[in-house]
Amino acid sequence: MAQLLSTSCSLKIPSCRKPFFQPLNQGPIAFPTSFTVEISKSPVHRVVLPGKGPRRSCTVYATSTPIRQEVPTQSHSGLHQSSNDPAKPKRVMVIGGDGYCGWATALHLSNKGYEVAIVDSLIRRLFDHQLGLDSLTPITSIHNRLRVWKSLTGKTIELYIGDICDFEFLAETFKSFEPDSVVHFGEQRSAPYSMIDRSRAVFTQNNNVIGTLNVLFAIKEFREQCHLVKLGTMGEYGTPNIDIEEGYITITHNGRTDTLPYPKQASSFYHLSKVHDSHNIAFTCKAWGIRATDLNQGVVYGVRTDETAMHEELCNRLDYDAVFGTALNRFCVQAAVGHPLTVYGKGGQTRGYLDIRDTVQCVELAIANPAKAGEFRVFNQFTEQFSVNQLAALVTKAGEKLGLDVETISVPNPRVEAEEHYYNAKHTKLIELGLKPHLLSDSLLDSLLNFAIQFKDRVDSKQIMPSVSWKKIGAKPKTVAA
Ligand SMILES: O=c1ccn([C@@H]2O[C@H](COP(=O)(O)OP(=O)(O)O[C@H]3O[C@H](CS(=O)(=O)O)[C@@H](O)[C@H](O)[C@H]3O)[C@@H](O)[C@H]2O)c(=O)[nH]1
Repeated sequence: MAQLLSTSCSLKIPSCRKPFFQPLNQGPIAFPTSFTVEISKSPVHRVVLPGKGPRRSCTVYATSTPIRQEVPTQSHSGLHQSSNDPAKPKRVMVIGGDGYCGWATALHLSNKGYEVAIVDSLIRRLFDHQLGLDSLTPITSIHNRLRVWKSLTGKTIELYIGDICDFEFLAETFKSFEPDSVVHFGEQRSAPYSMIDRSRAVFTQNNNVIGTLNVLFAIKEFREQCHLVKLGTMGEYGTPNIDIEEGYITITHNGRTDTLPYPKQASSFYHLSKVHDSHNIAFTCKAWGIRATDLNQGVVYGVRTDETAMHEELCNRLDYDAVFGTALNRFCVQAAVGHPLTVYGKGGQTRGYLDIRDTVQCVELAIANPAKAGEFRVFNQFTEQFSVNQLAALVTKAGEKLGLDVETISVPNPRVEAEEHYYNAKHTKLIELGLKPHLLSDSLLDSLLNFAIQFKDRVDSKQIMPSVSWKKIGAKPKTVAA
């Protein structure tokens, strides 16, 4: 038991907000709206409840104290809204809000007037340390990022550092923040990472599938009207020889017709983890009435958004290495440092792509137009299709305009995937909701290339060639990179 200091303070909690303390080893206690807390040095504190009678004190454990340490005030609670009061700002929890898409999204939503909390374990930064990788762009700590955001805009983003696979932690964040929407980016998102070795494959599926299951249980237990906006992937569909629909396909078989989930053919343990997530979410929508949107996102490119461009300490990460870097971002960095563009195999691999400015727009549209209770909505989130060869040609042309001599090589494909195939995926639902796409233009390529040139001294060329093989993965722990 922690040693209690003499310090104590009286708290008044607005009646519509529950205190963020959890009684330790005790059953639920109906907390009054004012009580005294004896503060200890550890996260374990003693709460003294007013009045007489049994259980007038209990020990509490502050597992998920928001970074903003002050006690919630009346005005903060005034911003709190229930899902049926559209006039008030909505409360959005961004899980994975320190990552590439999550950081840009958290700032965008905060800028648009949403009350935002970031939940993140910071494990993405640990992967870099473990594999000897680094973002092309220097990024500052999450704490600095949020301080700078507050000083520039006056807006507070709450921060909960922890692992959503730890349900007690996640439960506390839900009880404390009371989200109206949860945007879930908090997954291990690299296909090559999941194919390094057995332990990375197991980690990816455990982290992603259990994390999402916990989010579903947290919504059911604590916030049943909360809308789950889950980042899925276009890679769930694979590359079938027919058009890809948005989530569902109507099939007539032996004279009977039904609309069924579109077949899934993922091609890495990472992409498979998203398939498993989709099944769990679909089931809980049916069984418990959860409202959910699965955003099957394509490959994201770009680095700047309106918000991350506001200050150098808000700068987003940009990965160019063979584990976390995605195709177009990698090609721009390769062109900037004079490395040949690394087309894997024949280069006919075609995928849906989108600008990171459209990622943040799509998430905002999904939140503003929530799924109905019990509905499992699927949106294909990309704006244009390109083959890898087409991307290489575009970067070559844009590089030449900037005086760069850009070469392309065919690298033996480290993945198991079709290198020439049919690809035609629908992506109309987000456009119908109002998405105004930023299509890949010469000016975007120029600015991405210039960005890469600006930071080219930070590039470690040893991280460019792929070193993870889909066929050679084994049980033996492997250290990739230099
Ligand atoms: O240097 C490279 C890098 C990639 N590729 C090829 O480009 C295609 C896309 O690869 P990628 O590394 O850009 O993207 P991927 O591994 O599919 O994963 C990324 O894009 C996915 C969307 S999608 O591809 O499944 O639609 C997201 O889910 C993931 O989180 C994100 O890391 C693949 O055919 C790959 O073989 C190359 O030819 N050369």
